[in-house]
Amino acid sequence: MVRGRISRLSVRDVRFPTSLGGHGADAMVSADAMVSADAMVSADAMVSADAMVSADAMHTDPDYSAAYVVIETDAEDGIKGCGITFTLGKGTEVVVCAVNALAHHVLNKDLKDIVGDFRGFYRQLTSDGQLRWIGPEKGVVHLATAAVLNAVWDLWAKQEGKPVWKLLVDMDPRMLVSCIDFRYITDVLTEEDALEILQKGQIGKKEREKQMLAQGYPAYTTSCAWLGYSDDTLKQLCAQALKDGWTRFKVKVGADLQDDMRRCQIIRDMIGPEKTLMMDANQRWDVPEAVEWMSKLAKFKPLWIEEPTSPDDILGHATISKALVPLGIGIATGEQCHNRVIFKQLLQAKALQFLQIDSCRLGSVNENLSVLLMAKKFEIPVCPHAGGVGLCELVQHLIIFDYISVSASLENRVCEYVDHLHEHFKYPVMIQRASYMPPKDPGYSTEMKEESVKKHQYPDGEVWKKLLPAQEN
Ligand SMILES: C[C@H](O)[C@@H](O)[C@@H](O)[C@H](O)C(=O)O
Ligand SMILES: [Mg+2]
Repeated sequence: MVRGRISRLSVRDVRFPTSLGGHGADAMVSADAMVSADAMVSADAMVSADAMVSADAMHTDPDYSAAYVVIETDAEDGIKGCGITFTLGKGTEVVVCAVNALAHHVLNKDLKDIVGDFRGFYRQLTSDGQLRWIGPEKGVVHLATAAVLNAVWDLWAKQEGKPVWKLLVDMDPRMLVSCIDFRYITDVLTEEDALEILQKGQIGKKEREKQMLAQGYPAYTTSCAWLGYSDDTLKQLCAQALKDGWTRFKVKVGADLQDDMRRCQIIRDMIGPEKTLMMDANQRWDVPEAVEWMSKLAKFKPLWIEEPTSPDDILGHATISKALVPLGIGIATGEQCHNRVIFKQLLQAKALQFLQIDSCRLGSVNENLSVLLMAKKFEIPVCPHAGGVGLCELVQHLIIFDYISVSASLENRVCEYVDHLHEHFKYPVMIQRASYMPPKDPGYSTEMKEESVKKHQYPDGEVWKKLLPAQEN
């Protein structure tokens, strides 16, 4: 039973100095240096010899960060809801401001009333008469919406004593549909369509849940082949990943064609012709350039090219897709897709073959539900974006639900995994045999260890106090 009135909302700016080791850069990440932020602070030589950051990289120096929201209620159970949205360091303070600007919509509300009319509540947050001008449903204000709503879902699931995926799986289809705002998407998905999909999804649900609990959801790794790795590091990481049972690998491309050719050859030689290779260009190319470049990389048989161009260029993606699908290469995109409307158009325009939802860019579970259902209608596989800080923790819930209750298929489906910063979460992801094992703890796996939050709070946490004076010099 849901209970309590939201009595407090706090939001903190939590940053991990991942840029010190090049972690997460589209240019370079050293897995040798995949040490905790604490270790990085004390290690002077933390940037490995092969840590070269290309000037061409899109995200050269990410400090994986989060606006971390905690909501409390006046109920006696003391249960708190935790929510995050993901950022790259600078600008987290802007998201924090936006969360504070939204807070009045949440404070003093009964949780029962929020979840009893979740569509209405979503609409209220996303359609604030003044704040929507700095969106609507995109950019900073939408990231803030995600953080707040992620906290509400965590609170709800904790009160129900279930992980979010299980809360969703057990929820009546009508209730699920009542969480979704269908505004702007009824030309492709009506409430009736959604209900029909979810009702069909009830068939065989029990078996699929059992299967997930036993085998987990298949994952791929992005940790081996960031740009800027020396060939030796690439080989070493690849060998280790193969030993650990990984069968799907993503490589960053796009800075230098000759370099890409060499690295793709190495990785293909290492993994063999059967294992899956994906490529990620992080928005680097213009449309004709994307086609030309990928035609040259086609011989390495990538399953997809991710973010070949601007994430806003729907028709550009369609053009690239038309040129590359005959070569056996699909287009994947979504980590910077603003909202369900853009996803709708990407689907309508046949601009993508793999849809990458993101748990912190879209408006939480509510908006992701609508995208999962649209993808099902178009029969496009969903392969979530994860990594960063906390993205794996959250998105596993959505994709496990998708398999059990919506898609009922694992064909061509795989969820991203990146191996860092999990140690800062109270309920970190569990990977077994290269698969996400369904979380068992109640909630959305969003809760961070208080000690980690305190240490990494920006700019006053211990980690940043040590780093900032050094950086100013
Ligand atoms: C800046 C980030 O680390 C990105 O490079 C990352 O999200 C990447 O696009 C991915 O697909 O994992
Ligand atoms: Mg990517």
